[in-house]
Amino acid sequence: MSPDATHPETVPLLDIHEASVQRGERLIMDRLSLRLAAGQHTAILGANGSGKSTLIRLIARQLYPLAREDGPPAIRIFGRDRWNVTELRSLIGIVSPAVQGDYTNEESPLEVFDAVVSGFFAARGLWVEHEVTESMRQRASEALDQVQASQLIGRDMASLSTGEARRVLIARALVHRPRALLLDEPCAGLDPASRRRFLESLRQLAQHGVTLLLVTHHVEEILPEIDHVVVLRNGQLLRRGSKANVLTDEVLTAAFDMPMRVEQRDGYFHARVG
Ligand SMILES: Nc1ncnc2c1ncn2[C@@H]1O[C@H](COP(=O)(O)OP(=O)(O)OP(=O)(O)O)[C@@H](O)[C@H]1O
Repeated sequence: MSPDATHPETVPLLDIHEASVQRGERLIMDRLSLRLAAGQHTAILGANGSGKSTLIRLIARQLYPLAREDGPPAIRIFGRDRWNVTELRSLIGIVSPAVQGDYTNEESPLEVFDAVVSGFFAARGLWVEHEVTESMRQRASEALDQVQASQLIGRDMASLSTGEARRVLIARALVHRPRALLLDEPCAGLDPASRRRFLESLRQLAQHGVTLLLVTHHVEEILPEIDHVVVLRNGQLLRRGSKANVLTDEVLTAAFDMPMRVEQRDGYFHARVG
């Protein structure tokens, strides 16, 4: 099926229909169905091993669902079930700790601005065959500004703190003006103050037209702008809906297999064991 070119906003960002994933003998995703509307900021929450990375890898085309003979395609992104990965990456930017490790490798130095502008070529850094235009430079500068990381230009990626490197990689994803950003554990490795500052800069993006898909096991990281929450458990959908309906003691207790208490303060939710 092809996307509706005249009304792209009516085509779901993601439409998963009974997708199952098997690794070895195990079914690690079991007939998961999930639809995310275009423009719908969403948090994907779940305990360790609940299937969050499996879902990200399905979206990123790093993993494929089990084939089946009939019914609609198991996974459609912006209405299409076939994608060239480079094209898909320009529409959904993905930033994860795994990607970050690749860009901050000390053995292979990479300057911050080059890391961002090379996003246009889906490459790690610039090579002689890459023709960087003035508009690409301009866009890379704007993207660094958007995440308050312009002051890092000139630094080697390996010299940056975890939070700084993450901002640069978000800028790299933003050069394409993606419709969505998929952020996998975006606050991993950040101290509480850096975490709050980082979340505030994500709020700016969410308020300026970038749809956020935030994957986390921390309820505290769900931004006030995100009102749609999907909870996974054992490779299945446990619950989805508005924050008020999903972030409850009952749902989180089931999600984490432990009594949980949820509170709301300053637009954020907080969960504790108890
Ligand atoms: N290659 C594999 N072979 C066997 N089992 C796997 C494989 N990859 C993932 N799994 C299993 O699938 C389940 C879901 O894993 P997944 O990595 O998607 O969870 P997660 O929610 O991302 O967890 P975490 O929060 O710890 O990163 C886990 O039980 C995991 O052990």
